[in-house]
Amino acid sequence: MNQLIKKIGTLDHHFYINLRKIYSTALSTTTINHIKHYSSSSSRTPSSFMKPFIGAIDQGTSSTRFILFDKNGDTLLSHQVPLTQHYPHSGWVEHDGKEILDSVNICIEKVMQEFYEKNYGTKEDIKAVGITNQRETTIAWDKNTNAPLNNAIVWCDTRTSDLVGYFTNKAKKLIKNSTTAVATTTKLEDGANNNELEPKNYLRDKCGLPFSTYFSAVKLKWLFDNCKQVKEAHEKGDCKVGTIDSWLAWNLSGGKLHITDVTNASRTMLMNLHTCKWDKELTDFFEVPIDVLPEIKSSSEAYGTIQGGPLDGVPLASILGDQQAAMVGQMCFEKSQAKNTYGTGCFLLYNTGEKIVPSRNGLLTTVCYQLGPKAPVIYALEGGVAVAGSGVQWLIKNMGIASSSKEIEDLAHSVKDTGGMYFVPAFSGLFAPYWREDARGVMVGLNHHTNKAHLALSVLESTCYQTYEVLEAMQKDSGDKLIELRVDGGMAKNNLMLQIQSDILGLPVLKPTNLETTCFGAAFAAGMAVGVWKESMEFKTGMKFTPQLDENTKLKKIKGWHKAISKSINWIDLEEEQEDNE
Ligand SMILES: Nc1ncnc2c1ncn2[C@@H]1O[C@H](COP(=O)(O)OP(=O)(O)O)[C@@H](O)[C@H]1O
Ligand SMILES: O=P(O)(O)OC[C@H](O)CO
Repeated sequence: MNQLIKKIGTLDHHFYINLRKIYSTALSTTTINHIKHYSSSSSRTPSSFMKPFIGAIDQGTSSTRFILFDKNGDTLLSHQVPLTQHYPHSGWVEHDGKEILDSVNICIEKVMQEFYEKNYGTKEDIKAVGITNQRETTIAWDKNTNAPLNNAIVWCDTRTSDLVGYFTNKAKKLIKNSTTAVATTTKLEDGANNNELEPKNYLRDKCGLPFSTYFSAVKLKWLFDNCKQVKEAHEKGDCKVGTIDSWLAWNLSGGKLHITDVTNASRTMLMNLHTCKWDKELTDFFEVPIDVLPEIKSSSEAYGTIQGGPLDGVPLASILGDQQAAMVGQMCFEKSQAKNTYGTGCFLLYNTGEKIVPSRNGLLTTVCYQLGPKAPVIYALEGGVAVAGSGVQWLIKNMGIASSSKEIEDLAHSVKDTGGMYFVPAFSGLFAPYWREDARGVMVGLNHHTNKAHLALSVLESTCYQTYEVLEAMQKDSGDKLIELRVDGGMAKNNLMLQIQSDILGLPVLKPTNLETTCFGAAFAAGMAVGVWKESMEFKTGMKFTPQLDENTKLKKIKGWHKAISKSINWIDLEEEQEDNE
């Protein structure tokens, strides 16, 4: 860790500026009255916590949380509000920006109400607040009214699949014709030959990502092409855009901060990974204006202060994409450390230090964190699985086979195996390592005996198989063998799934005592910015799962999974679908 401190260098603690209080965080209760909230507080006495305190907002795909941590990293108080998912058309997934903001404000209100009622301390004991967020999800708003100009287009939304085709074709032509195109201006670190460049990887060298509906650039292009309000606001100079961190920072700061951090920016396809700046060649390629984008900051610095509401005046001091925040929260600060977060989707990140490692096996190269404006940028390889916990939600909401995630876990527990059944939840295509927009969900290997318990188990197993494939790719790309996997996220409550994961990987799986590592990562980065923490904390293992499955059975199961994947790929004829949409 001393090494980390050296790398971080001098943190800029003098960034506080006197912002005028121009904004009050008025709450609209109408949009959120109908949803169930979850509050939790510790059974410990308030005086047993160690001051000072740090807060973190975790704005995830399925819910929003606000948590207060003490100096030991223990949770004092938390409040969670579920978020409405809007599916206006097949493949479309949207969130209401106003509801997102309301959910954040409600969470803060509830925690602070209890904070005072139970005498935990004063507002001055809360030294900073951090933001962590679902990444890639893109929103545009009017800078004068602060009103969203569109519903946020969520990361797993696939409405842009025809645009992905358009950009892939554009790349194809450029590869053929040009010697000065984007991909040829920078050399791949491993010396890969640009002539062999696949069109979908045309920009990978610069931004670390392949063409996919997943990333923000295509979502922005869609907004400027299809959303009249966005176009008009831009023409008037009133349009701001960003990922959810930007939307929250803008509103929490009363319209003073239009910022994002390097981790979120690295998910847009518009940031150059080598310079950590917006790149004109990338914005030109995607035909999106550069002037509407937020300023890119480090992940840990006092950006400004919160304006209005119960945290008025408290520094806003960290922003991290949720998967990167989990890396920080799991204390994965050393090169070769990895974690897997099981939430709505499931994301495995592997720390590659200051080196940008290009993937040759279907992974993404991304920024892991930059803990201070003068600190080095640390990179990661990432493998994302689009459907993990959302597969469980699909079983509950669409199939109606249970009424809660816990019931799904119990159902899965009631059978010894899936009876040969496999479920590939490629609802929005397949992410890593396949990147196939043409894949769709399949259930295979059904027989007269198959029942809902087998289905529940096969959904849990699908997350484990996909993680296995991501880990295999990671080991190939890094040339490294993992010895254990740290896990977290809402779905990691499920011990059955974690045992299956350990069996399929053939590795120990470590679950921390506190599963709120994403939130804690944001709190930790905020705490570092204001000097509350100066060095990493101990990773506390709550449960350890070790492999119990014999090698033959494991290999047989993985073979079956690969067969199931082959049925899922190439299901959709993208060209035909594009024609139908026109
Ligand atoms: N016991 C369980 N078994 C399986 N899935 C679970 C269990 N508990 C929670 N989940 C799943 O975890 C997801 C929520 O995790 P969370 O980390 O809060 O998500 P996000 O950060 O994406 O909003 C939900 O999709 C839920 O279905
Ligand atoms: O909301 P989560 O936890 O599923 O995370 C979403 C990811 O950030 C999408 O890239």
